[in-house]
Amino acid sequence: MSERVNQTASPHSPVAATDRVPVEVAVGVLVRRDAHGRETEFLMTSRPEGKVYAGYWEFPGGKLETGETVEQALRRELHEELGITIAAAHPWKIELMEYPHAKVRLNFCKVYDWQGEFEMREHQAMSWQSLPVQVAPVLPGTIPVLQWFAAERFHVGATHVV
Ligand SMILES: Nc1nc2c([nH]c(=O)n2[C@H]2C[C@H](O)[C@@H](COP(=O)(O)OP(=O)(O)OP(=O)(O)O)O2)c(=O)[nH]1
Repeated sequence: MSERVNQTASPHSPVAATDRVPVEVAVGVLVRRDAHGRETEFLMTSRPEGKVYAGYWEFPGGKLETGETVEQALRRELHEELGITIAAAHPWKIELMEYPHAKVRLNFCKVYDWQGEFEMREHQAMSWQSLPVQVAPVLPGTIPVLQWFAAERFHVGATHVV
């Protein structure tokens, strides 16, 4: 796995932003596959009202609680937020993001199997997407994911609408 660092541009960024300790976040990239095992669509959800970047589209997940592994946090978050129970979480990529509100380490895992019906328990929206992503705006921290998908699929052109 690789780890990259991104900074969102903001006139309000603290001077010592890069010295902040990152918050660990578990993120689930739920993927549908076709009959040949090719990855087709991925699930995106909108951030609920009351959260920073409300209304922006992202991959579901959330912060690790004390003592949790990424997989445990992901299983808890996806059950809390979407009402589903995931099977294995496959570690995929790690991304460090500097936002004005926080520095986060995003631990992206692909998930292929889950049980249960989707329930938007935080009144968020969900949408199965492929490239180029049609929902907007997307959270800055999700753009690298779309680029990784593009590389995997040899997708040329825009990864999302602006
Ligand atoms: N869930 C998720 N968070 C992301 C993505 N990309 C990205 O930069 N982030 C950032 C946004 C937030 O700063 C942080 C996740 O925090 P959160 O507020 O969603 O976590 P949480 O559900 O545990 O929220 P809370 O309990 O603190 O309200 O990671 C992504 O694709 N999914």
